[in-house]
Amino acid sequence: MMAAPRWVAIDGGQSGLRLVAGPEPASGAGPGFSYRGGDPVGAVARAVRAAAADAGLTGPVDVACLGLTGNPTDPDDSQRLAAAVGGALDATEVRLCEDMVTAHAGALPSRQGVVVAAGSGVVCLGVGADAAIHKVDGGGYLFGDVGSGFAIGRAGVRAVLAARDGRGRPTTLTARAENFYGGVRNLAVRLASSDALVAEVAGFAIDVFAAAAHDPVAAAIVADAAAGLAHSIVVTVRRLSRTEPVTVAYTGSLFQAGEIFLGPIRSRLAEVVPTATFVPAAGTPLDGAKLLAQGSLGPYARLVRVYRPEPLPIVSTMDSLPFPAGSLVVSCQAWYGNPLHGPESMALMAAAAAAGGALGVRANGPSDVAAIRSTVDLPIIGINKLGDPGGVYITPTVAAAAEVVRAGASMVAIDGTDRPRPDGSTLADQISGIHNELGVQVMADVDSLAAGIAARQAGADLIATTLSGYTGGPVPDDPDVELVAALVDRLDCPVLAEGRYWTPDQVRAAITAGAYAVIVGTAVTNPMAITTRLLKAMQ
Ligand SMILES: CC(=O)N[C@H](C=O)[C@@H](O)[C@H](O)[C@H](O)COP(=O)(O)O
Repeated sequence: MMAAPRWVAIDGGQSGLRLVAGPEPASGAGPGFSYRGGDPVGAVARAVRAAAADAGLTGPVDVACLGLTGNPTDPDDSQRLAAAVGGALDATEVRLCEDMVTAHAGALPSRQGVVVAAGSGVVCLGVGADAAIHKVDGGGYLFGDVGSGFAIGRAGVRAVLAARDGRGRPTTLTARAENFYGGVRNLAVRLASSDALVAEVAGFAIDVFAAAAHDPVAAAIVADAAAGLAHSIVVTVRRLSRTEPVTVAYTGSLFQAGEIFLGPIRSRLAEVVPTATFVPAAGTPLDGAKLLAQGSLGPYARLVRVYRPEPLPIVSTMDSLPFPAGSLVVSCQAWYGNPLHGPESMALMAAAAAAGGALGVRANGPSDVAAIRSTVDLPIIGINKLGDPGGVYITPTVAAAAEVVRAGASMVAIDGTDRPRPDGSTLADQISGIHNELGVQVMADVDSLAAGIAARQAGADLIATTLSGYTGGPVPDDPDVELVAALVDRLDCPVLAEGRYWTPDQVRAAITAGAYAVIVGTAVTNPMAITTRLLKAMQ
């Protein structure tokens, strides 16, 4: 008998991510994520990994279905997300959709009708018998989400501000806002500049509902929101059918307010679209993701992106490196203050190095990497120097690595020392993040034998001596060839010699010590430093 397919269902958004799996039941939770700035794909992948670990999930999965708030619309991001999730769960097939789709599938077992999902935002999704899809609102807190928790909270705050400066009637919401926000002085400015604006405003909706039973200002706000949301539902129902019966299922935290909110919506629907029945959702968005992971997509096919990500090959053998053993790799970097700083000059430097016989380039930052990528046909070791040069600043995060990989780097080099990392992650986390999310090899720049061994144990594919002499004490004049020899002696992966190589004798010594390749920067690509060095010798 064939084993039942293994599936994973995920519901995720800003406040958290939940995972269930089967047929052997397992469940876990991960942190929330946001699509603002940073590396949202990485954030989702990390949350999925955390939830999978929490659920004790190991081994391959046949289908994973994810319903996400703000699922990426850009096809490249979506594909990257599918690859990252596929890698994190060892999944053969990844199904990605907005959580309104999983909400619909969970709420209406018949897969037909309207689902209104209301929390801090609002969306109505109608699915017809002919699989026609109608989405109404879901326009976000700035331009849409009529009748949402955010809209109710914002109306409450507005009423408080109006009462305060005499434009509006006194309201008990003022005392509630004092309590909820810890004072109302400068409240508008404080909220407008908050990173958690939506959650902080929507949170006040609970007070507005609580006050509505006896406060006419709050009651008017709730009535207005119910009318606005009822209108969106009416529009969705009418788009499905003006004559046939339509089931409208409601789901989401806003409906926990109960009859004070449900009552006026129900009455309005009975009046305007008597063919509609208004019922609580049969199940949650996570239940919907479960159904879509286990069964066919049916009417949701157009709303779900299905990927079968290729497994990302990560191998650490000599053969798999993009440049051969014995290569000279030239580091083309010019820091601020160097007249050659900038992508155009770095691309010319790379072209000159290529013409001279270099078989690889090391470059810093997405602009330089992109310019070099479009100029020479050599593998690029990408780095992304960010933050404090006194600490971990060579490609300090997965997001920093993602920028240079997207710009065309063939692999990335990162700080491989045991110093604290700016985002609190471990070296092993960062390396596995880069492997799983970006699918490229990782070179760890280390400062000692111990760091080299630890970095290899943490999953680095190559080790380089780049940071020897730069993590404390005076910087020596000569390269650390002894470290190359010691690393070669102890490691089962390629070791690269880098840092302060200036002469033919020195690069030969590194190769003799067993270096797979030598990376030279300043001595080739920094005429400013070369001039100063020669001048110093003349004095
Ligand atoms: C310590 C540090 O930040 N090293 C940097 C790493 O990318 C670069 O500044 C170096 O130029 C590069 O390692 C090549 O070394 P050298 O320029 O000495 O040949």
